[in-house]
Order: sequence, then C-alpha cells, then structure tokens
Amino acid sequence: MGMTTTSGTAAATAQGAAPAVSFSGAVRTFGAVRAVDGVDLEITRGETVALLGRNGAGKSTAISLLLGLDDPDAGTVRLFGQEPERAVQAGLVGAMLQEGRPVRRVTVRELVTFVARQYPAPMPVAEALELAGITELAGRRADRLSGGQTQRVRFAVALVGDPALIVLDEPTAALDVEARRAFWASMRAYARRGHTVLFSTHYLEEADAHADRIVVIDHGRIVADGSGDELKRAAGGNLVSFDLAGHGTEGLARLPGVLAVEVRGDRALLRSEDSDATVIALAERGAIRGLEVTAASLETAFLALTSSDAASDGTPAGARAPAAPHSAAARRPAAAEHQAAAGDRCTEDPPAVDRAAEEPAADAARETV
Ligand SMILES: Nc1ncnc2c1ncn2[C@@H]1O[C@H](COP(=O)(O)OP(=O)(O)OP(=O)(O)O)[C@@H](O)[C@H]1O
Repeated sequence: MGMTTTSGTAAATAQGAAPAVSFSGAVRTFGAVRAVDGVDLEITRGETVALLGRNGAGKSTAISLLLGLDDPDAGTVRLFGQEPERAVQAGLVGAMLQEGRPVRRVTVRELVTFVARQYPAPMPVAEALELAGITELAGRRADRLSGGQTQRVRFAVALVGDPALIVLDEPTAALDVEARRAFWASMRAYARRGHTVLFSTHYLEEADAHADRIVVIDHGRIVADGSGDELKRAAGGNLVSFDLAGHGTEGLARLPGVLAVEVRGDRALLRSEDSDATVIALAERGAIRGLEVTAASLETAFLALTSSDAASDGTPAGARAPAAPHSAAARRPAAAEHQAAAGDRCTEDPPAVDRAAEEPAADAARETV
C-alpha cells in the first residue's frame, strides 16, 4: 500500500481557481494496452468523486498519472493548475495507494507524527488519529495490526498533512463490513471539511453511497460521468422481465422503449426507457407470464456502460447507451485552499513505507525532507 505523503517547502497554495484535478486527452499505453485512452476529466474543488471500473479498467494507472508517479504518453494532467509533481511537492495532495508494507518497529503515533513533520501545515496528530478512528491504536506497533486497522492507519497518514486533495486507490479492498463502515465515516468527515476526495473502487454501492459524482472508466476511457441517479437514468430507467415460456426472443430488441435484451435461463430481461410502452407491446404478444417491472439499479447501469463487448469493436459501451453528461452532478462549495503537504514520503528508515517513496513524485519532494 502506498501511503503517499510528501512534504514541501514551497508555499502550498493551490493556484487561483484552477480545478483540483484536470486531465486533458491523457493517454498512457503499456505495449499494446491503452491503460488510459484519451481521458478528459475535471474535478472541482470540494467534490467527492468515485472512479468506478472493473479490474484492469485503468483506475490505478489514471491515479498514478495524477500523482505524478507516471507520465502520460500524450495529453496533460494538472492538479490545482500545476504539474502533479509540483502539487504533490507543495503538499496539496495526500494519497493512499494499493500496495505497501507495514512500517516496522514504530507505533502508530510515531508513524503519523513522523509523516506530519514532513508537511508545512499539518493537522494535529491527535486530530488525524481521531478522524481516522484509530485513537485507541496510537500506542500499538504499526506492523502488528489487522488489515482493517492498517488501512485506517494509512488513511491517517494520508490525511495528517491536511491536503486539499486526497486520493484513495481502492481504500476498502479486503475490509469487512464493519471496517468499511468505519472507513467511510472517516472519509466523509474529511470531505466535510471542504476537501476534494477522489477514490477508486469496483464496488458500485460504495460509489453510490459515498460519492457526489461517479466517473465510470472502462478500457481506459470514461464512459459515464454523473451522480448515481443520473447513471441509472442514462442506462435506461427500468428493467422489464418476463418468463419466455416458449416465446421466442425475436423482435424483442425492437419493441418500443427497449434499449437492450438479455436472456437468463427461461427469463428475458429488457432494459427499457419507456417501460409502459414495452409492457403494452409485450401484452400484445401475449408475453406476460411472470411479468415484472423494476427500477434500473446502478448495477444495471454499470453493466450497460461497461459491457464486455465494448472492447471488441473499440466502441465504448457508453457511446451506445448514452451516459450521463460529463459534468459534476452535485457540487459542494469550493474547498478552502489548504497549505498542506501530501504524499508519502517517508524517506528514511523509520517510515520508509511504500512504493511511493521510490517513485518520481517522491523523488521530487525528497529533497525537502
Ligand atoms: N506497469 C504496467 N505494465 C504493463 N501493463 C500495465 C501496467 N500497469 C497497468 N497495466 C495494464 O493496464 C490496464 C489498466 O490497469 P490498471 O491497474 O490501471 O487497472 P485498474 O482499473 O486499476 O484495475 P484493478 O481494479 O484490478 O486494480 C490493465 O490491462 C493492466 O494490465
């Protein structure tokens, strides 16, 4: 796991009114794989945004680009109007990455205190511990904690610098239900302070419950961007299902309102933007056994937007099932500008925590420690 913490000597000011995050035509390829394939994305200060996609969609690569851990092959990425490395150096960004090994032989309080000292304007250590819900663990060794406790320590490390933007790469992976709930409560408390939060996940319900805005990424491209409700609407309002009971599936896709047809066993599922018209047409065909109309779930929307055939013709599924507009659905007041540091960067022995310390962004900041 990478606790990305970086310190900076530069005044940690976010320039003007530049958005917290801005990708413009960003591309990152690995051989034949276009991991990030022409991403345009703007995140306003103060938003909580979920980057949602399945395994291999390009989430981690996009996050590496925005933290300056990797460079785009084409296009640009800016944080608060600055090159990512500079923003990280200036202490504007805190991150919690996926990998990393526990820091050995130090207590939780020592670790968080060490990291706080790397920042120009950290929050009090006790406050960071409280926000992350680990006050009781302060005296415990950081390398002798459960997975859920370790995640929360990483969260404290990411936020103790009081960064204006916090980036969390699959923060709840491997957490149980209880630990997840505690984690999200902490994250929301942090967001309420006016900070910008970007987290990646493949849990639909987490994106829906904890983000103002969901950006769906598939095959390196953004295929939808909006609130959970907007995504559901964009994917087609309702799901009409019925027992085939000997009826064929021919012509179902052409019934009024129908956007997509799926057959599961003996049941047909029609995604419809006008379920009344679809039901009437089905009734006319006599196909009404076991008829059900249900509201499209976010899962339905997600599957529609990221259907596996999307790769086969190079057309993002969202281009066929129109996605919500690329605009933030709900915007909160812009975050106050924070003087803060970010990233992980515990360079020396004690908290030389994770891969971020070996990465270019950390290199850039290392000289300031
Ligand atoms: N260093 C690398 N070298 C080669 N291929 C890579 C590298 N990093 C990522 N990829 C490929 O780029 C694509 C996107 O990977 P990425 O890790 O960004 O996806 P992800 O959405 O974060 O997935 P997950 O949810 O599994 O973490 C995948 O096909 C992956 O195999």
